[in-house]
Amino acid sequence: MTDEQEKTAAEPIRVGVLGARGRMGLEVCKAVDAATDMDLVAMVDQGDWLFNASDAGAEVVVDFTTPDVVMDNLHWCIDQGISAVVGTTGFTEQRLDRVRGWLERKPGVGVVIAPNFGIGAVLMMQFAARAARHFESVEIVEQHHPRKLDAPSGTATHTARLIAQARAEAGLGPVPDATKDEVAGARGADIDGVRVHAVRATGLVAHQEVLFGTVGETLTIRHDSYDRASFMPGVLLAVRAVRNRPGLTIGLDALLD
Ligand SMILES: NC(=O)C1=CN([C@@H]2O[C@H](COP(=O)(O)OP(=O)(O)OC[C@H]3O[C@@H](n4cnc5c(N)ncnc54)[C@H](O)[C@@H]3O)[C@@H](O)[C@H]2O)C=CC1
Ligand SMILES: O=C(O)C1=N[C@H](C(=O)O)C[C@H](O)C1
Repeated sequence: MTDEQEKTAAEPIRVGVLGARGRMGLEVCKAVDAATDMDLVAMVDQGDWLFNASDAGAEVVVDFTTPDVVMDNLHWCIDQGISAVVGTTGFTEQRLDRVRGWLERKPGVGVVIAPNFGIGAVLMMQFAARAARHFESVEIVEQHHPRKLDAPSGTATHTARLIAQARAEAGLGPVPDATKDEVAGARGADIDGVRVHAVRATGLVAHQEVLFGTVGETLTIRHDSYDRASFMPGVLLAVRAVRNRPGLTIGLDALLD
């Protein structure tokens, strides 16, 4: 066992939470606090000083903030040599490339960015990617609480990209659709050729259906998060893994294998 491995085995991981007063942040603070192998050393929200996290000796920062601040937070963490677990949405390919660039200059730092930390949601995306090449039609319906700031969800966008990639690899053409949009938006957003519909309603938390169709049959793959506690096993898994995964990891898939 190396010195670093011994340290990892013996000492609790010092964790800071950004967005600590938000819906997810509060849940993460609770989960980290309850984990015997972690110490919650900093809770940072809007208006607080990011240096609270480094001053407190955070080794891993968990970010559940907003798409407009997450890049600055992440750049700061990487500069400070702090590994990060990020659930905040809004990561385009361009943003991911910028993160890779920052990480090149800090080779020891790990970052895990996951569009969804729910284990069931990760499996739903994997099943959807697997089914994609067998069906000529596919649409995604995501459903969330009405205080969600972005649409479509990060999960739906990621799922659409996975499906589009699987369809391209299988040589499938465009999804058949003769409909002319009489009202803008009636057919949802188009993400890499996959239609995505976003529903917002009080009472919902986070839900997604992927509907596949081919001649004579349909297949619906559905996932429901009824409580934000559903994301915590995935968040804690990433916190435990991130320091041993230098560079950028996207999604939880590699951590679950
Ligand atoms: N990957 C996943 O599994 C999940 C991702 N999310 C995503 O996480 C993000 C947060 O979601 P919620 O907790 O529902 O939102 P929220 O609005 O309840 O929480 C965001 C928090 O970030 C704080 N904040 C804003 N700017 C900040 C800054 N510069 N530094 C520190 N804190 C700052 C806000 O004051 C607020 O307390 C969203 O992008 C959402 O889509 C949400 C659930 C699961
Ligand atoms: O804002 C949310 O609530 C959620 N955001 C993530 C997303 O946009 O996919 C994950 C989950 O759907 C909950």
